[in-house]
Amino acid sequence: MASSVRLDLDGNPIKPITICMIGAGGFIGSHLCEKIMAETPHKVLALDVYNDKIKHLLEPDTPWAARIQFHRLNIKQDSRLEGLIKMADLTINLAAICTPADYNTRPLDTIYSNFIDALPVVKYCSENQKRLIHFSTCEVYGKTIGSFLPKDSPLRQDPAYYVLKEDASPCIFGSIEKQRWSYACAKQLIERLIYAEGAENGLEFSIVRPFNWIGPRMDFIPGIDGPSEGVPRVLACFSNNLLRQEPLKLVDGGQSQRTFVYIKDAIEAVLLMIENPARANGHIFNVGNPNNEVTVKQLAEMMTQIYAKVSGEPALEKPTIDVSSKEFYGVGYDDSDKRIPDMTIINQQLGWNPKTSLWDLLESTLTYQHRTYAEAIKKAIAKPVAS
Ligand SMILES: NC(=O)c1ccc[n+]([C@@H]2O[C@H](COP(=O)([O-])OP(=O)(O)OC[C@H]3O[C@@H](n4cnc5c(N)ncnc54)[C@H](O)[C@@H]3O)[C@@H](O)[C@H]2O)c1
Ligand SMILES: O=C(O)[C@H]1O[C@H](OP(=O)(O)OP(=O)(O)OC[C@H]2O[C@@H](n3ccc(=O)[nH]c3=O)[C@H](O)[C@@H]2O)[C@H](O)[C@@H](O)[C@@H]1O
Repeated sequence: MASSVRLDLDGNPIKPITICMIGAGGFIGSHLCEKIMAETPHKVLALDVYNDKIKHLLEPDTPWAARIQFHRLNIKQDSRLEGLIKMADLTINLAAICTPADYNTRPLDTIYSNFIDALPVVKYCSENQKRLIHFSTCEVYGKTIGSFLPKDSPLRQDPAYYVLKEDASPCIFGSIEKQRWSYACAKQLIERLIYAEGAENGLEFSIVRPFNWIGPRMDFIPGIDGPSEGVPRVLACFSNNLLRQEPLKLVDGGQSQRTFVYIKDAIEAVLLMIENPARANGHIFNVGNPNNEVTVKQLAEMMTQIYAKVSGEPALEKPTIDVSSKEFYGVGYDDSDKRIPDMTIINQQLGWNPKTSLWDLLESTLTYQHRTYAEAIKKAIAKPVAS
């Protein structure tokens, strides 16, 4: 009979722990809660303002009902926060404003959310000697060194000028008027604070830098489960266009490059961090898929092709249109040119590698989008506009 004892990477039995997960109701939180409930004995205190994305995990008749508790609270102002952190062995902080459309239009909310609101979480973990896994972002790298070279410089092809390394690459942001960088800058400062708490006060921490994790339940579809005028991240923007049979909008021609990783691969890396503290503590981890690089234009073309396949609806004759970033995001927008994660540290410490190709992850995600939203979109389009 197979043993039910789960072992860590060093062959030691994993003890069940209690996790205080802040922002558990979001995209990443919902997948992490799902994984922890289905595959581990750990308990989760799930904190968020919303719980729509984890409702299915909170039903009273599930096998894990005794292991998950939802606490509806806003960490900006709730005296229960310290008590919940104290009740847990580990805190995972996911709470943030993290959609680029907000960085230049709501810079104050962005800075407060990503820096000021995270301060008490770090403080309570440090004072109570609790372990912290904090979610930062690949945006802390900003632009690549290579982006400042002349367009025709052969050095642009040299990985030394674009691969992003946790312990070596600089953080390169635009000027202060480019408010796009308010998010990255706030995340950078909270990383530095956590690092300093580790160095001066012994805080046990890991910092995660996600590189464009995508999959089901990411953000919202405008006018269906989010505001009509809202601008989510690119996966949801393009899904919305495909569902409505509108051309996909390419910001400044869609020349920026991204590497996309499937949420289900990425969550495995987080579980390894949770269950291997001795290997994860004190480290900053890039979590991404360097093999899944495309320009945004290529992403749009691929999503168009895959959506036609999974929906059975033919693609538009002209599937994309160019828009300026000023028109799409407003003044103060700027962009990361290229994001390739170096994988040395996560490989060495946790032996993790992503598995899913971009084609496969888009196929499963767009199948989900079609199944979840196509009917609702048809109804919304058919509804006569109130006069
Ligand atoms: N998805 C990605 O690829 C990605 C990439 C880089 C960084 N990140 C970081 O990972 C974290 C989670 O991202 P996500 O994609 O799941 O975003 P998300 O917006 O889906 O989830 C964030 C959750 O935090 C909650 N929240 C925000 N402020 C709160 C507050 N004051 N009190 C209580 N709850 C609050 C929100 O309601 C939301 O459910 C964020 O810190 C983000 O910056 C994500
Ligand atoms: O996911 C990440 O790793 C990080 O990057 C994202 O930033 P970004 O990749 O710029 O955000 P997206 O909205 O996913 O946009 C990707 C690219 O597509 C472009 N885009 C977006 C939407 C659209 O309709 N059309 C379009 O061309 C954007 O201009 C950008 O170049 C967000 O800042 C965070 O969620 C996160 O920290």
